[in-house]
Amino acid sequence: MAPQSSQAPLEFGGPLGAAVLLLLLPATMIHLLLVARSGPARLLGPPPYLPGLEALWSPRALLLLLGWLGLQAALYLLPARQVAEGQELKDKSRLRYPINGFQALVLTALLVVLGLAAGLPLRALPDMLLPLAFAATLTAFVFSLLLYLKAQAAPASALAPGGKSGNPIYDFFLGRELNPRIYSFDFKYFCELRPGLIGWVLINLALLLQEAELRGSPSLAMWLVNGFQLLYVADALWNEEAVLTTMDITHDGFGFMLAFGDLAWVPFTYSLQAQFLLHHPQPLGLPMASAICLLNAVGYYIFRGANSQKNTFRKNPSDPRVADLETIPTATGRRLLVSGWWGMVRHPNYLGDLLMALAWSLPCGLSHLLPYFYIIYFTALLVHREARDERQCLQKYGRAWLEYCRRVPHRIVPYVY
Ligand SMILES: NC(=O)C1=CN([C@@H]2O[C@H](COP(=O)(O)OP(=O)(O)OC[C@H]3O[C@@H](n4cnc5c(N)ncnc54)[C@H](OP(=O)(O)O)[C@@H]3O)[C@@H](O)[C@H]2O)C=CC1
Ligand SMILES: CC(C)CCC[C@@H](C)[C@H]1CC=C2C3=C(CC[C@@]21C)[C@@]1(C)CC[C@H](O)C[C@@H]1CC3
Repeated sequence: MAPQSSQAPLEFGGPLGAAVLLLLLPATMIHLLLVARSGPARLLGPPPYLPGLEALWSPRALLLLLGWLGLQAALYLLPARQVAEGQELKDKSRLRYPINGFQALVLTALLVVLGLAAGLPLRALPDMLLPLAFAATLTAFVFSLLLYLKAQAAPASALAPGGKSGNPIYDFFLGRELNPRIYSFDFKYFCELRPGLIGWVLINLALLLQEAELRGSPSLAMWLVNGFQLLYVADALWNEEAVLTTMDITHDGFGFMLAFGDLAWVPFTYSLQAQFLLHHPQPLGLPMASAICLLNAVGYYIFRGANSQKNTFRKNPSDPRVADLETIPTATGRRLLVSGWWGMVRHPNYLGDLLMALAWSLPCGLSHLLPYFYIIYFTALLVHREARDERQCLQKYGRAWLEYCRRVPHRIVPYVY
């Protein structure tokens, strides 16, 4: 099929980049899982061994994973406290989304507590991470293939701007359809927040329980990592509506990148610090722990402050909390904040997120690079994401965006970048 003229510029290095990422991302995840439990725990060295199929493939792990997805899907379908409308689509319609992610987190926590009381062997989970991650990768591949085939029957207006290049590998990777749904069940919205994020805190908890069994009690470092990451996940689910304005929901199709990212990458690589701590206990004194808590609190304050300020402003610019902020008008009728958090740098929320990422790694000490993988990957992801967002904003707002860039010259770190 010839490329269509309305095609957006190719991203991620085009079809070749997409093909490389299709293999590289799962390989990196498996590498991290193997290295985290190995003695030397070298991020850049070879893995301790190459796992055979018998170490990766387990029907029990696949069943567990499918059961987990089924449970989260059932919780998604429960009555919601609120139903939110998404951004306007090309055909001027708006989709509706249930806001019950936090409820799903609380109900999952209740089920876990009941399960633990009934003898659920949650501390056995860390020993199954490898086959579970493999099962999640296979599921993401099959799921993305089904989504790709489903998109063949979708009208052109339902396709994502970047997912109709005509190259099957590129479109499979980026995702063709913007909002694939069966009736009101929205696959992308469901996957973005629930199974992966809640799965991440569950894996962290299982690692904490196993550490308690191994060493008598969880270490202070393990408590901090669990606490910080639980706060991050609970915050995302509490503010679930905010995800409706992210580029993942409004711009990107649902393909392998997000399916794998949501179902496999987030739970199995974002829990890397807790995995590392289980196998490499780190001493952490109270003064250092307090300094790390302060860093996480500052990061969270900036992250939440910036995200809430923008969300409040986008919902209702006359809200008294934002009405006094200075703005730039744009030809679309929307305005851009140019004071408050958004007058400090053009992505203050990324700055807060990066400070928190650092606070999640510091409890793991300075002896290994491995627990710093998250902040290295995350810096690359946010720098790339920021560049994609700038391109989209320049297209949307034209000269007003250039004026914003002139008045707020730094992107993420004041006076540095
Ligand atoms: N942990 C993880 O793996 C990840 C976390 N994140 C986090 O998720 C959150 C959402 O991030 P993301 O979706 O990338 O982007 P943002 O929340 O930063 O949203 C960018 C959008 O905000 C609007 N905007 C930009 N500047 C202004 C301004 N001055 N005034 C008003 N509106 C403005 C524009 O959209 P419009 O004008 O159309 O409203 C722009 O497209 C962030 O906190 C990020 O750190 C993101 C990715 C991965
Ligand atoms: C596999 C690739 C390397 C890329 C995968 C990217 C995804 C893991 C991320 C893309 C955007 C995300 C967002 C979040 C989690 C990670 C993914 C899915 C949040 C839900 C994290 C919590 C925040 O409060 C909101 C974020 C929105 C974007």
